[in-house]
Amino acid sequence: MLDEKGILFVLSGPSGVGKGTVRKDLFKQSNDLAYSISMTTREKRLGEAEGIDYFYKTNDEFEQLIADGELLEYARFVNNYYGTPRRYVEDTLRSGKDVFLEIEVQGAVQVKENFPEGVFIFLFPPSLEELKNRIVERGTESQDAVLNRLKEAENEIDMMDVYDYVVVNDDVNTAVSKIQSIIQSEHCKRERIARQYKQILKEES
Ligand SMILES: Nc1ncnc2c1ncn2[C@@H]1O[C@H](COP(=O)(O)OP(=O)(O)OP(=O)(O)O)[C@@H](O)[C@H]1O
Ligand SMILES: Nc1nc2c(ncn2[C@@H]2O[C@H](COP(=O)(O)O)[C@@H](O)[C@H]2O)c(=O)[nH]1
Repeated sequence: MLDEKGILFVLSGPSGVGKGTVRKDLFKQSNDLAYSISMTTREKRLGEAEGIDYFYKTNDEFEQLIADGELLEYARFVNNYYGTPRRYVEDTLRSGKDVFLEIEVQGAVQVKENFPEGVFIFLFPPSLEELKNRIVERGTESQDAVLNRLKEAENEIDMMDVYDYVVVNDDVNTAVSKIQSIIQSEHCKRERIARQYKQILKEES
């Protein structure tokens, strides 16, 4: 039980901090992680694709998923729903593979309630000014949406204490390599605990 399931890693942080950028680079270098593609009611951005960036749903479809218990967590973030498919995460973890979620803070808090053994990583901006520059320069949001996302950012940063690790995304490569170290060290930690657990069972039998 202790050593056979995959580990659930959760990456959060304010909008525009670079979660998607860091996650994509991390996945270029690792085949050992499964990315859980989220459901959302937000409009598809230019260059995004169904089943790659998100599963795009209508409001009614999303609310049906909630009613059917199909979501591990969900949140309303700046006027849209976002949620994690329960079955994919549970089946993948059960198969022994690690799962990586990239979600906002309200969702991460829900996941922590169900998976306290998960590993929660908060990606932190070098400064609030740089955070604003990144969202603005990405060019995907209206002026209003940028302001709403920045307002949310302050609440999200206030929740940083809930996380196990904080990684500053000053430089993408450095942030990726810090997350790789976290993943490696969590595996070592769990293998050590599993060995000790087996040893105790052996001694008791
Ligand atoms: N370390 C970095 N230095 C400079 N620019 C960065 C860095 N990391 C990401 N960016 C840029 O910041 C912008 C926002 O990044 P990204 O879309 O990955 O953020 P996000 O946290 O996933 O945002 P959201 O939560 O809104 O989806 C992008 O234009 C990206 O290229
Ligand atoms: N609670 C959840 N949050 C999610 C999920 N998938 C993505 N997100 C987060 O939403 C915001 C906005 O995303 P954007 O693509 O519109 O910029 C961002 O913080 C994402 O990480 C999810 O399944 N659940």
